[in-house]
Amino acid sequence: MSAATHLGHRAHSSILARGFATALARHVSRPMVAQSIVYRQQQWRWMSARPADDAASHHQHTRKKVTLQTLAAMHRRKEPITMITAHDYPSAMFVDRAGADTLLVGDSLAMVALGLPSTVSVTMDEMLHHCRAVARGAKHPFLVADMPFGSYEADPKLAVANAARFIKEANMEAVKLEGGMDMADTVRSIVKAGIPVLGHIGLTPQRLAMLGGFRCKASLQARCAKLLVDDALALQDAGCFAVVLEAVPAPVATAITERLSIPTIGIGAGAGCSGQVLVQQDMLGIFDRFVPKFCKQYANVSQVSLAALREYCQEVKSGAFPATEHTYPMPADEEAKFQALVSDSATGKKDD
Ligand SMILES: Nc1nc(=O)c2c([nH]1)NC[C@@H]1CN(c3ccc(C(=O)N[C@@H](CCC(=O)O)C(=O)O)cc3)CN21
Ligand SMILES: CC(C)C(=O)C(=O)O
Repeated sequence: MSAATHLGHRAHSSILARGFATALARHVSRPMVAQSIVYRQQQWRWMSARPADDAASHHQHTRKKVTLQTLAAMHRRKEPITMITAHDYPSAMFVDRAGADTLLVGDSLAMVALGLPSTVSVTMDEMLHHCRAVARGAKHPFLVADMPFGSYEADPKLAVANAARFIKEANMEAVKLEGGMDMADTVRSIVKAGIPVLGHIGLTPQRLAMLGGFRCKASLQARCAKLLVDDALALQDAGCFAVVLEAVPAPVATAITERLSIPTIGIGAGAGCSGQVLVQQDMLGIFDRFVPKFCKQYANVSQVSLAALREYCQEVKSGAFPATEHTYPMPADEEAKFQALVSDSATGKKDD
């Protein structure tokens, strides 16, 4: 724990004196490492913000931005590529600080962040809104945005226009879209426009109505599995920089990975892929509607959040919160003057 953490609440009055706006401006413009030094020297802290732990912030400061070239190099070295989803500023910050190579603003946000029954109804504008927040929170991972259902299928021109919006309006670096051979021409057009594309085959949740459930047909029939190999090759040929394989049997995913010169990113596709992706709310135990078979829960954040929120409610009811340290002190003489002022003009109450 750093020295600044111990300063606690004594610092409140100086924070007020220095001004909220100044503190905030410094907070956003200074690198994390420099901030910790400032905290130590001046022995105060801004609001309730605590400095990030020094080792982690130093790593963040020296870490290089991940690019397409970085990913290609990792693939050549056979270093597994990590991808985690995020949909807002804090979840993006976590992905960045965890050191993930790539970040996906998946349309699964329709379900995990918006409470919709599936991914099909999320719109371009909603995706852009989330992407903008994510881009503010993640500076190092390579940023990929999911093209929502209906934003790219009708024709390649529409697809290019919508893909460009993610780059121009939301600071994303690449787009993902669902489909194989059927989408190859569309992929080609987007790549030709200078926008990297991540393919997505296997379980394609946007086609829920056709699939009749969250299930990949390749897991049931050899013929469907063979078609996936052709899809992956078509996507590679069209210029995808990588392909997501979702809910694909491991031997099929391995066979695809071996045949491609671009990386495969698996989700429920086994250890034979070049990288892995999971939905953050699933792995943290935040999403409560279902846990996909392929998801490993690395934490139970729901439990921690719920316990804290319940404790707060109990403490407000009991009067334990807020305590003196959560209030703003006033100089004693000013408070006395204030009391005199309000008692002089104590005519506010009406006589009924
Ligand atoms: N929270 C969340 N996580 C995801 O991984 C995710 C989404 N949402 N939304 C979009 C798609 C849908 N996904 C899903 C959803 C459910 C299963 C699942 O539980 N499948 C069952 C079989 C279901 C069936 O037979 O109909 C399984 O056992 O794998 C898998 C992937 C993956 N994506
Ligand atoms: C599950 C991943 C690959 C995804 O497409 C999403 O998060 O929407």
